[in-house]
Amino acid sequence: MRAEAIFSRPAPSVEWPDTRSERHPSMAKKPTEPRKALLQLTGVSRTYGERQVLQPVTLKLSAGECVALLGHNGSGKSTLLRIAAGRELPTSGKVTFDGLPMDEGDPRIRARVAVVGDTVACYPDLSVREHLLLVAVAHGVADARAWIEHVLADRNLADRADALPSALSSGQMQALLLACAMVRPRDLLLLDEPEQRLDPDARRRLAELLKAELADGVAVLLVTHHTDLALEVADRVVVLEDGQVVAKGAPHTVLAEGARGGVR
Ligand SMILES: Nc1ncnc2c1ncn2[C@@H]1O[C@H](COP(=O)(O)OP(=O)(O)OP(=O)(O)O)[C@@H](O)[C@H]1O
Repeated sequence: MRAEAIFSRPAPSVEWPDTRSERHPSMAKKPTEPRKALLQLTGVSRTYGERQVLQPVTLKLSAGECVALLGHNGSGKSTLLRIAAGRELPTSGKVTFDGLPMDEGDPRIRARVAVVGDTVACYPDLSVREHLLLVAVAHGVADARAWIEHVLADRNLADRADALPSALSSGQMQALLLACAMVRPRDLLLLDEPEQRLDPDARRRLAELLKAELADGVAVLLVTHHTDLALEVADRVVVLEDGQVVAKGAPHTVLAEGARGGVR
């Protein structure tokens, strides 16, 4: 189907909220069973060639819960996130989303899982607004154009809406990737260092966004180097070192132990 045909597809009219970091009415979460496990990783490991970069990890993430993955460069965080997203197969173990085998190609999963990964993929000839329109329309979002204006304002991108990716600053590009995740329905958000390249104000708004997501029942798996962000939004942290979980638990407890020299 041609892009113009997609963009001109009629959508039913809905009212959207005026306030920032609100969700589109059609994405408002129905009451979910509290603590229902959405994402389940069981004994997941990864080996590249001879090198085991991830020792078996077991992790459960429920609706409305945030787990932050922390650890040094090369400790295996992004590998674990890609496996959790179904973008990469584990060497051993399994991943399920709401009871389904995790597979990025499964439309039932794609409709409910938003990923901001560690690679930037965008169309050089589509503007910021057109990227958001593409995502929103592909996910059947009603009143997509109006909703996009709201998201553009929320991510501080309104004055760059007509810019091409090549004309964005690195922080604006990161804001676009986040906006692409916000503009569509989601029950699970998988984020790889979303704070990267954001200025302090944008980072504060990211924390507010994540808290709003959690309050709305979205499950969030967050790879971050920013311990303040983990302390602010995460219910639990998991610390990796050389592919192995070396600490996990409540953020304040784990990070206080880290500060005493156990886990950095
Ligand atoms: N496709 C690949 N082939 C071979 N080795 C890989 C591949 N992808 C990652 N690795 C290695 O796996 C290890 C874990 O990488 P990963 O990107 O998961 O770390 P990370 O904790 O996310 O690091 P960072 O904080 O720097 O983003 C690293 O030693 C990396 O070099």
